[in-house]
Amino acid sequence: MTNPATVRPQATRIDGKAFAEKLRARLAAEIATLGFQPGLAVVLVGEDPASQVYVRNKATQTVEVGMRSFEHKLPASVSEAEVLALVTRLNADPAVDGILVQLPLPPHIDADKVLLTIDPAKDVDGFHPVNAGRLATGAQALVPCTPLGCLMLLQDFHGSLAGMEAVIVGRSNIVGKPMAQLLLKADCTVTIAHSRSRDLPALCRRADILVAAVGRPEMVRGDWIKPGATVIDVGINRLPPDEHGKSRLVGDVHYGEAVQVAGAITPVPGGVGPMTIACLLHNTVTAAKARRGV
Ligand SMILES: NC(=O)C1=CN([C@@H]2O[C@H](COP(=O)(O)OP(=O)(O)OC[C@H]3O[C@@H](n4cnc5c(N)ncnc54)[C@H](OP(=O)(O)O)[C@@H]3O)[C@@H](O)[C@H]2O)C=CC1
Ligand SMILES: Nc1nc(=O)c2c([nH]1)NC[C@@H]1CN(c3ccc(C(=O)N[C@@H](CCC(=O)O)C(=O)O)cc3)C=[N+]21
Ligand SMILES: [Mg+2]
Repeated sequence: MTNPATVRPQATRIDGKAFAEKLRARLAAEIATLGFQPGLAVVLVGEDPASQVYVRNKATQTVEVGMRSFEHKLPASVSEAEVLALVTRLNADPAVDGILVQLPLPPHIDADKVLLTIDPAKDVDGFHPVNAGRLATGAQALVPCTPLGCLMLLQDFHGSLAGMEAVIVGRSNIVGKPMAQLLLKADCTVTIAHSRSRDLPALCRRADILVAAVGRPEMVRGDWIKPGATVIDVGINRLPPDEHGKSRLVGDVHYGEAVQVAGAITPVPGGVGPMTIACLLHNTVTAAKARRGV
């Protein structure tokens, strides 16, 4: 017989897809009152199928909220100088309020050099060192979309995050580090773990808020999670096709185990991914208003 004391209700599923739809509806209503159309330029180098899907989704949703979308698709063989020249043109184009250069770039192109060329005022990814520095020092900044989306979900679910123990697994410049800055600003006690961390399961078990941004399918297991904790799964991993030829999308968290232990959890798909795109549109509106003095 099951001991009733050990039976926990399943975690609340945090619906990022639904939240993102509401955010896009709010943006559409705001854009309709602006009197101008914000413009987002997306640069895609090469033919990576996953990147093509994301870029298409971004363009569709950009137009749906009433903004202009400028897509620039370049062959993988394009030179670094040509990419830099395109970014320089977009910087000078008054119809362009936001510039996103899809990562990763082919190895012969220095991604840091490209990001440094983007006008920080149009850097809607928040990847330029000027925006990273502003975020770290508490100034007004364009904030990376994925961590911003995670923060919105957390604040919607919890209200204040003050005093909570947050553990982030992953220290990339695009997810882990800016996530840490945002949670610190929200008054969490923040730990960043990475591939050299000792006893990752024990570190994770301290977390009231656990953010997994590792890129390893289902790495975070149920017994790494403090009962009742909130789990944000940033990972997007496409598994190779199974015997039926179906390829499954999974996060960095073992959802089936985690949902038995956590208090709340974001699913993959339908969690953080849709929030990333909605926050990109949000940042484009923010950049447009700032540039145009609204
Ligand atoms: N939902 C969304 O919108 C987005 C999802 N993603 C997804 O999020 C995940 C992370 O992306 P990103 O930050 O760009 O990835 P990176 O590969 O840049 O960084 C991964 C981080 O995880 C750490 N790591 C790797 N292996 C381990 C391990 N075994 N134990 C502990 N830490 C480990 C690395 O440590 P170290 O620094 O020591 O190497 C690194 O800090 C990916 O699945 C990606 O697809 C990314 C962007 C947007
Ligand atoms: N300059 C740049 N900025 C980025 O923000 C950026 C990037 N490069 N390179 C790639 C990563 C990845 N990324 C995702 C965006 C949306 C989903 C998304 O919408 N996911 C859906 C569905 C995904 C699917 O079905 O394939 C979901 O999780 O529900 C996922 C991943 C942005 N990235
Ligand atoms: Mg992003």
